[in-house]
Amino acid sequence: MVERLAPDQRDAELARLHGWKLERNGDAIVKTFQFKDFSEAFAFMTRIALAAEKANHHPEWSNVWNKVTIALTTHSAGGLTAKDIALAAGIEKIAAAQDRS
Ligand SMILES: C[C@H](O)[C@H](O)[C@H]1CNC2=NC(N)=NC(=O)C2=N1
Repeated sequence: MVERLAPDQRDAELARLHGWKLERNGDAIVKTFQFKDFSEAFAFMTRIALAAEKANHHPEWSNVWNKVTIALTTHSAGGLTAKDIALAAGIEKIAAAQDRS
């Protein structure tokens, strides 16, 4: 079982991610991504879904037209773990490959 990150570890990891904010008393990280249109937003979600399924680690998310809001937390650990950091890094790579304008 994967362990929650200690607060100092968590803050160090967070400093290397762009735009992710701590929420839920430090137990989740959240970011909203904006795209050109719905098609780009949904393509982004599809790519994340495939990566999430492969890693067996899944986002909490919502979509409103060209925006996707994502929260990452590890349910089994009741907080933030290395799995969330890894998924956030993967999401950043996927986002960089899409049309945000
Ligand atoms: C049974 C299955 O492996 C678990 O429910 C996995 C699936 N995806 C998951 N995703 C997240 N974010 N946290 C979990 O604890 C988790 N657990």
